[in-house]
Amino acid sequence: MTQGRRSNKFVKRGEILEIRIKDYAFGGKGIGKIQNEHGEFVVFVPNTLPGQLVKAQVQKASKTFAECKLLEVLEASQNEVDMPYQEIPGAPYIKLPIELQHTYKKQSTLELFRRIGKVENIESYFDEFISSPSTFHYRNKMEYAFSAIGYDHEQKTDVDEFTLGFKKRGTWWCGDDLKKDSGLFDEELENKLSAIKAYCENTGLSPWHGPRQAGFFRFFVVRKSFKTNQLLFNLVTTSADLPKFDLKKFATFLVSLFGDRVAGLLHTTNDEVADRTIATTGKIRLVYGEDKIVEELLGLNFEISMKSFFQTNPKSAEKLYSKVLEYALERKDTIDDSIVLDLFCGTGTIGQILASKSENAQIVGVDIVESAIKDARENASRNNITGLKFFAADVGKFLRDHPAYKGKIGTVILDPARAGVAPKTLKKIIDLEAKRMVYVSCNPATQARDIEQLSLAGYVLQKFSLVDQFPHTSHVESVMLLEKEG
Ligand SMILES: C[S@@+](CC[C@H](N)C(=O)[O-])C[C@H]1O[C@@H](n2cnc3c(N)ncnc32)[C@H](O)[C@@H]1O
Repeated sequence: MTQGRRSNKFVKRGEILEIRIKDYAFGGKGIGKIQNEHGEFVVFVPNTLPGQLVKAQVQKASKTFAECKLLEVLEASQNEVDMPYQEIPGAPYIKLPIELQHTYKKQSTLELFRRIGKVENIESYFDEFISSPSTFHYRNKMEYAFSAIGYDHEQKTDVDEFTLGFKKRGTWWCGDDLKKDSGLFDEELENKLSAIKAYCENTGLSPWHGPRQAGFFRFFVVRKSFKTNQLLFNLVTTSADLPKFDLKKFATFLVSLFGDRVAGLLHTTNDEVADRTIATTGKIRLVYGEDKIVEELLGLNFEISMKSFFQTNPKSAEKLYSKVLEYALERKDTIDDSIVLDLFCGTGTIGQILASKSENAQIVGVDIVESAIKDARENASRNNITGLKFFAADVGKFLRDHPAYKGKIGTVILDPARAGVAPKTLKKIIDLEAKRMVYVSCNPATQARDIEQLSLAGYVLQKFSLVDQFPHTSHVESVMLLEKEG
């Protein structure tokens, strides 16, 4: 559609609307409605909730509905309560009581499975909604961005300033200082982030300027271990001014702030334009201490490096994994003395926990990230778990190259990334003819799509649970058990 041209009788692209949110759709999309003499028109505004009056800009408009970007919440919903935390775009629902968040998540996910997954009587398959053990301060990783453009909230305008925190909601170029605890990550770290910003600003070196694609400081990434309470830091900068910045001195400064909580400091060079903390061509090197931290899940120890995927809410991940184990171990005959595939295995957590609870299972883990597979192998040997094999490969290519697994698999565990399983890969997984599948998903929208294909291929949904891994966001994790008919 051409910018500004109307394709309907209600709104046009670029238009700024003030609209009351009436309902909640999957993925945190608030639903507003416009009525005029032509009828009713639906407007979706992400990260909003029923009762709020919001200012939003139309991004896409069709004949029947429009997708908008949230610019500002003008009036809170009557369900919102005050919180002692700094509001950040990453926690749009923090003021909503957690029970109501659960209700919205559950209802919208069930609706999605009904509509996209085409599962009738979806309620009858619902097992349980699992809450996060901690409602606040549950995250074990946070990425803070430096920016040379800030935002004056009173004047409502961009300003030139050194910021360290998160991008302002709805912009990619504007930063907002995190001045205190956001309620999501480590309280001490976030309350001291201003001191870290001041240290960096006092060097006279520049923060990243998005539109100009220039500057020295880019990101400050922190991983936390709940087991040891330690913090692992990664400072991401460009390379040109690096000789002017004393990394060792910065490490000493971090130790002066956090003492023996500091596990280590890494430095990453990223001269690429893309706003990423791990550059494809850049270097990551250890400046101080250790380059990994250890986390414990269900009694096993996992060493995690900066690059590897690791569940962001480890206490809730224990609950998620327990549910995976419960579903998988219900039919021990498809686990013990059998081959179990742990596809998209990351650092091999699920496979290792399953191996520790089964007899003689041969567990094969596959993940595309080599460093995750390296961590998986090291973790298995540290935990003295045998009978596991790990492969660094694309799942689709791995199954193509290992046709011998066909017809020999008792259970497949699937835990793909947000994009879900690629259609060709899903076909190869179906061709394995496994008796059972435990499908974990951090994006029920793609899982719903895959469920339709799996059910056409004879996999029948037995039950599913939802896990609130990310309180105060629209995200929800789902665990499904499917069994092959016949
Ligand atoms: C949600 S994580 C699952 C991690 C793991 N099950 C856990 O609980 O720690 C998804 C994983 O899929 C991997 N991945 C993404 N695309 C892939 C592909 N095409 N083939 C293999 N692994 C892939 C990612 O590297 C990531 O580790």
